Order: sequence, then C-alpha cells, then structure tokens
Amino acid sequence: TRSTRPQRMLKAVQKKATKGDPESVISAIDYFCKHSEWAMNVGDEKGSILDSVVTEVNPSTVLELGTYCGYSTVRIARLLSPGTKFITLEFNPANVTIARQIIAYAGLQDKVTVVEGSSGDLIPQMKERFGITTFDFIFLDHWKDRYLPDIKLFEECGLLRKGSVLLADNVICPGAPEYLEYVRNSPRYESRYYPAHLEYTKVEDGLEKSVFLE
Ligand SMILES: O=C(NCCO)c1cc(-c2ccc(F)cc2)cc(O)c1O
Ligand SMILES: [Mg+2]
Repeated sequence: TRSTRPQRMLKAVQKKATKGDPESVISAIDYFCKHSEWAMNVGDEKGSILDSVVTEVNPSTVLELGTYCGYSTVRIARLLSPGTKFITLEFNPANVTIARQIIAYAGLQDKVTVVEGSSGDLIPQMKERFGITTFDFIFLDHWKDRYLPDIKLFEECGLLRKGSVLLADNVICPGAPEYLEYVRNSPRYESRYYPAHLEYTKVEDGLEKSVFLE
C-alpha cells in the first residue's frame, strides 16, 4: 500500500543526511519539503527564530507540543546544554514512530523523550511522571484549538515560573486567534510577535513569544 508523507520524509533523511549530524537532517527535511512535498514542519525561516529564542533562554527544562516528524525537536535538541530535560508530546502514533527514527538518525535520542498521547491528558502528569517542577521553555506547535486550553492548564498545574517562555507557531496560519487574544491581553504575560511566513511558502505567518510574569 502507498507510503505516507512522514515515511517518505524519513526515507529522504536516510538517503540525504549524515547519521549523527543534526544540521544535515534539518537540511534534508527542508530540501524534501521545498522540492518534493510540502509538510507542516516549522521550516527554516521560522526555525531560525526558534533557534534564537532557545539559545537566548538556554533552558534547563523544555516541553514541545506537537512533535510531528521531529524536525523542530531536532532543531531544539541540537542547541540544548547537556543535562537539559526535554519532553515532546505527539498524539498520532504513526508520527511518533517516524519522529523517533528521525531524532535517532540525528543522534539526539538521548536528549529528548517522545511521549505519545494528548496534551490535555499528559500536561497534568508532567510532575509525577517526569519529575518536572516548572518548564523554562515551551514550544506550542500542535492542534491550534488546543493552544488556549493548554496554556490555562500550564497555569492551573503550576508548571510556569516567573520568566517561563512560551513560543507558539502558526498564530496567523492556520491561526490561533483566541490564544493570541489571551496572551496579548493578560497582565500575566509579556507578548511579542515575530513576523515570518508559513513554512516553505510566501503566505504570512509568525511566532508569538510570551513570557510568564507571575
Ligand atoms: O496542524 C498543524 N500542526 C498540528 C498537527 O501536528 C499545522 C498545520 C499547518 C498548516 C496546514 C495546512 C495549511 F494549509 C496551512 C498550514 C502548519 C503548521 O505549521 C502546523 O503546525
Ligand atoms: Mg506549525
């Protein structure tokens, strides 16, 4: 039966990238998405903004919502200091399987834990299951209608501290209007928009960075 797009993306990585070299894995995926098939990775333009925020925060604890095939997971993990706790959540089991292989191909399997399940179920389990007190950096890139309920869940579960940084992808396209309205109007966050484009296209999109102030 016909392969899936994530399976074809993995094949492209195995064909074009060098095992253990995260930069070559990132380049192979971007090449695949530019020349073969579009896919919903954060991409190179927004990925560079992600890189700069991760580098600036230099987090000890990181959570990614929406692993997909592991492209942004590799981008983040390659920048982390040794001993950083990095967890990424993915709802779709087929994506988990591909992501684990792409992350392993980059040689970053020891830097990150890929957890299968829904953010709504897993966020309240972070403390007990993974020994997390608070997250220094959170990358939101999962279902856009989950951004708002999940940021409220972070607050309710006491998973944010003064200075925690949340970076949200796709706030324009596909869009997360309720999330934007919340972080931009809440006195508990300092928010800033980074204009860019939808991955591999000329369509307007961007990232919203929000710092928890409480
Ligand atoms: O749904 C998304 N992610 C959660 C599922 O893993 C997602 C979708 C799109 C996108 C799709 C279809 C289109 F026409 C435009 C944008 C882009 C993204 O960056 C995304 O993260
Ligand atoms: Mg995205």
